[in-house]
Amino acid sequence: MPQGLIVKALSGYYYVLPEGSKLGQDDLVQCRARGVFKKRGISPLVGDSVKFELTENGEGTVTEIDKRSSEMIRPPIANVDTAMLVFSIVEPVLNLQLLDKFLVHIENTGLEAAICLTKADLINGTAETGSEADSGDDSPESLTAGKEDEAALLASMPEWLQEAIGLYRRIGYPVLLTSSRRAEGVEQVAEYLNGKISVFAGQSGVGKSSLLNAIVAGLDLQTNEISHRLGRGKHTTRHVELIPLVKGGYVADTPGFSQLDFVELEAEYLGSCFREFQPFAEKCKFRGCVHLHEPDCKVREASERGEIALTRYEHYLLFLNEMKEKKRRY
Ligand SMILES: Nc1nc2c(ncn2[C@@H]2O[C@H](COP(=O)(O)OP(=O)(O)OP(=O)(O)O)[C@@H](O)[C@H]2O)c(=O)[nH]1
Ligand SMILES: [Zn+2]
Repeated sequence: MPQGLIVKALSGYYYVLPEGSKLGQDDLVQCRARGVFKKRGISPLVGDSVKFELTENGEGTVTEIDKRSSEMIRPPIANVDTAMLVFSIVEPVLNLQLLDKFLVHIENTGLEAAICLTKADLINGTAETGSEADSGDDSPESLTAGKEDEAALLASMPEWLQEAIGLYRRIGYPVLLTSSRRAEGVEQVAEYLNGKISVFAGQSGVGKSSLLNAIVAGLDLQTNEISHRLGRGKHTTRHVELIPLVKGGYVADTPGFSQLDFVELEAEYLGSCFREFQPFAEKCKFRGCVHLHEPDCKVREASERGEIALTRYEHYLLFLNEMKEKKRRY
């Protein structure tokens, strides 16, 4: 029985890209789900790897859903591997507290996380700060910007930013530096996403749509100027769709988790969402230590020695407090 990937779900139809077939809408098989799924309360999701049967009218029926490695609720996508956290360096300025919050959320869901810092052109002095269109007017040369340029780009960044990048890389998160406007660093993003199913996440206005447009040839997602001019939000009438990337892999065309809170997370697990705390947390005197005022807390001690970055520890305390406040309110 043929195997495929659901790349789009719309009005009760599932659009399956048969295994081994090239991209392109023509190859999609429009399928209904087998009746029995409904009875069992299961519904196929975008991202599902499925078996399907072709029916006489050229359509198909999804007959089996392979075991999922992950399941996201908003947006509803199965088998997401990576969350690409998109943060602009400026406009809006990089917010490390929010970044840490996203990271906690992703660690908690068990996805892989990567950080993409956008709008690099606005910070190293040679930016075109005009408010006109996106990357459209870039010269073709700039599109070939490669790896050597990343070191130069990084060196041109202010110290606080270099420090932040160093911090997250040491913790173990890939950090990619881009300018969609100048088509810099976008190749590396595409390479990183190769072979994965990814979602982009990040605040409004950080440049997610611009970045997607830059890495997907022919894609033309609305970016902010346009949607504002039309006086409506961009994501109002959208369905979820996986966009195939030229180099391989798929990315959801809708942003993931922009609303974050910690309802499902217990305070005592918060620490485990800060990766670099782990080697210290194991040695805390008390089991279930929340690294606050407990005696002999190795995490707190490490932050005092600077082995855990102070910002990370402070954000941890802040989130811990938020969680307690929230609990009190419920
Ligand atoms: N200078 C500069 N501006 C950028 C860059 N990328 C995006 N922008 C601008 O930032 C604004 C927001 O970009 P979008 O791509 O719409 O941001 P978004 O994250 O998709 O926003 P939402 O859809 O609201 O979540 C637009 O005015 C873009 O032109 C960049 O690399 N450099
Ligand atoms: Zn502790």
